[in-house]
Amino acid sequence: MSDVTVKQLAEVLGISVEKLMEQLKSADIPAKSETDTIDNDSKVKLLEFLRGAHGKEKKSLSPRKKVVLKRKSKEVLTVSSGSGISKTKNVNIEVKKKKRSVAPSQSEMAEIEQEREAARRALEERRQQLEAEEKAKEQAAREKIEEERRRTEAAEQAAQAAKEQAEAEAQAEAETTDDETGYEDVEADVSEDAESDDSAEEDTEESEHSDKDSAESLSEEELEEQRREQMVRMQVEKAVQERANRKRRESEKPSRGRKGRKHAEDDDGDTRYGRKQLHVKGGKSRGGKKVTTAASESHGFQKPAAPVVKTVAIPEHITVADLAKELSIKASDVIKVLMNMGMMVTINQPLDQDTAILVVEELGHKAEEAVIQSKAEKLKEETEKEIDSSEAETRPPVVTVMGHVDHGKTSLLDYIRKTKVTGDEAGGITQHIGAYHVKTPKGVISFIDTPGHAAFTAMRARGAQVTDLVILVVAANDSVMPQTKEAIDHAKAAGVPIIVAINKIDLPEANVDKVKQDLAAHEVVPEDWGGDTQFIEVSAHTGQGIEDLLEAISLQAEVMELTAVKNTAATGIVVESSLDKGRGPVATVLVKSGTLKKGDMILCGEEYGRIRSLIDENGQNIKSAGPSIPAVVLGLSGVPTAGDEFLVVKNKKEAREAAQENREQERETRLKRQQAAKLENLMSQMGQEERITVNIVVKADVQGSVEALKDSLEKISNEEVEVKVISSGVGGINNADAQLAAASNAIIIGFNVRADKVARETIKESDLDLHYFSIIYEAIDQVKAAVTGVLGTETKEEIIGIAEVRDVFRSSKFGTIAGCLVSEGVVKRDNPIRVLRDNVVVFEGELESLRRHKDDVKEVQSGTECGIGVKQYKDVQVGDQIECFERIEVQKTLD
Ligand SMILES: Nc1nc2c(ncn2[C@@H]2O[C@H](COP(=O)(O)OP(=O)(O)OP(=O)(O)O)[C@@H](O)[C@H]2O)c(=O)[nH]1
Repeated sequence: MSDVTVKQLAEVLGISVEKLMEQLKSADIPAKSETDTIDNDSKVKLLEFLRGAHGKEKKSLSPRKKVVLKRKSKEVLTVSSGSGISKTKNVNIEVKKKKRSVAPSQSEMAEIEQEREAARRALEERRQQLEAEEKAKEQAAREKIEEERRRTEAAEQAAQAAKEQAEAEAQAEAETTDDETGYEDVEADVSEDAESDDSAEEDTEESEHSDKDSAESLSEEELEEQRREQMVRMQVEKAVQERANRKRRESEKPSRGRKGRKHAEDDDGDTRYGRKQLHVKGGKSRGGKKVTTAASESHGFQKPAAPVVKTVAIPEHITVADLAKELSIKASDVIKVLMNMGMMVTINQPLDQDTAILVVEELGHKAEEAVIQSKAEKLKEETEKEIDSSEAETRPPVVTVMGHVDHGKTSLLDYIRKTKVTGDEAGGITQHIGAYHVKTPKGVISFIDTPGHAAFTAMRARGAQVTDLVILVVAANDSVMPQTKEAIDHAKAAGVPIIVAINKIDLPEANVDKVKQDLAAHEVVPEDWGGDTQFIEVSAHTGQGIEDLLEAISLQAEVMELTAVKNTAATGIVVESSLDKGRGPVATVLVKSGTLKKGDMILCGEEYGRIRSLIDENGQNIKSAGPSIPAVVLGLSGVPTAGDEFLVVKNKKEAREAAQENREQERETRLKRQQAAKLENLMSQMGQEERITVNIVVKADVQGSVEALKDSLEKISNEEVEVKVISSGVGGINNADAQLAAASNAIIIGFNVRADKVARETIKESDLDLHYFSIIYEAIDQVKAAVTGVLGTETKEEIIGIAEVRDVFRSSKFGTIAGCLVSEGVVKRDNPIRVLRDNVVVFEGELESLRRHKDDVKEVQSGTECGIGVKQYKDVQVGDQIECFERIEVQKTLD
């Protein structure tokens, strides 16, 4: 630092020149004017002076900081005053005690720190010492246990050896007269070889002695015998030694192992025979035994290293108890898992396969679906075995016509078949699947007629399964509609190719390009656009393009190379079924392979029977139906279910038994499903009371309608309501149906069927809800309406007006008043309001006042200014919005 003037220094220090001059003077530093220079020494001097003045120097010099604790005590002293009335005077004396606590100096602190460090070290050493002692103790304990184990083992060996030796001796005694000496000699020799302690050596000496004494008296034969025995003993001894070594290696502590073994050998000798190696004699026979013992010992103490994972085969239904048994656990454990999964179950409750599999997996085991082959499956397998695929011939394609309602499916089929079907249909809608085959110039084509309404979704899906290709009918004036999309989905899901028939091209408003565009958007791309789908323009009215369509079908069929074996027992699928008053059960079947003949015995799901009549689609009796040909079958034991597979079987007995088994299985499954459903109901009512279940009993004229209604009705279900078809079937409504409906509070739906007299009485008595329908969608609409009624009402809020806060006034009389302009709707005095700031609700409450000018008003309309006082809210600000709303009760709907 260089010399500075007084003025510069004053500036640096931030004090006045005068003050600095004073300080310089006090510090004895000569400076007369502000231009005088101050050198470095003077600056240091000034600094020291200033420190001294502020007491800093003193503080830093002070060696110790003293903390003084004072305690006062007071005393009264009586003294003589020497004047006045009273000669004595009381004087208060306050005694203050002082306690000094001296903070340690730095050196003391260092000492303390050292002591602490030493103490820490000592503690650490002690801890380590203790640890080492602990370890040593543990080691010793382990060694002791090991020692014990060896000793026991050795004792066992010795005992065993002694036993065998005793037996051998007894035997030997019987055979020879002078054998004992010989044994002792041999043993003594062996002992010499073996590692042993003093006592063993003593034994050896004794043995050697006796050996010498007796050697001369032994004959050569006896000596030979002894040598042989000795050899045997040595071999056995070697085996024992090896075993011990192996054990020692296994125990991973070689030194201790050896020591322990020695000890054990000491004990070995300590038998009632006083011999060291009594086990030698029985060595030969014991070699195997010993190994067995060792093996059993080592296995006896092994714990499973990992949890045992079981693989359980799960049937379609299994009770909680049975599942627990399969898993070898308590039923309560299974119940616990189910509870965690949100299911309350009882021990005897059947679980469906999926649930049971979940439980098994949750418990860490593996589950697989049980494959139990039914009689029907076995029969099918036998039939398939007989089919010689080398005899396969080309078969006609099976075509399903799909499309949106009224796009012209029936008209198209009608045109192709040259018959009129459209006119006979109730409500103009096709209501059940029919199958027909037509002979075209391009060959035979079989058509399955699927209805156009969404209610038939289930049947359509099934149709796509038996079908080889789908004709998607799209009206050129209507283009792609919801059911068109559904049809595309079904065809794609079944992996069936589509041929698009753009229908109604005779209409002036026909727009073929739009249809193509719309379908392309759903990944059905025309060939001329680079896609793989044939698009044929047709008119079911004029017949235009129909030939092209048939050609396209044949072409597609050719590409697909459809074949089947003709000369074999027939198999196929039930397309439709019903109960005919005169003819009994009627089933429309489609032959998949083989030839179905009149007089064949067929098994058809739960039904069976000999074919009494085989009729074609024109009502003509036929003798047989080959692959891809539909036919109506009469003679079955009951009405089969549409979608059931049929197959020709050899005899009635087989068919009856298989059908019976199918029926039992179905009944069992149904019962279990019902039971599960009931319990589910109970649960849903207990847990979530809001969900309402609407039970329905469905009866219809044909199986297809039953399926379609069931499927569509159950689809009405949503989060709040569950529509459950508890029973369904073909035929009139009988008393059993009515009683079931009464017991489960169900609605009865009759589709083209009526209730009989007894059922009507029960329905009347129980005041049941019965509806008759002949058009599917009407049934669905009515159920929807009924369900909506069940739902009840809900409260909804509706904003009726909004007022913008333009100004805020505060008056002592009215409190905070917001000057507003009603910008939307109407603000009503008695309705609830919310205050919004930047579209966020900041307050919800009600109005205290609503005024126009000076008048209280009931409501203020949009575009009008008003003053609003909000009850219990004073923080209203300019720019806020006051939203006025009302709560209204509305009927809940399903959508
Ligand atoms: N102009 C014209 N009308 C047609 C054509 N094809 C069908 N229609 C008419 O369209 C209406 C519906 O025809 P349907 O054959 O019943 O239609 P769908 O698709 O079978 O209908 P659903 O059976 O109700 O599903 C009828 O009035 C037919 O006359 C056509 O090519 N041109």
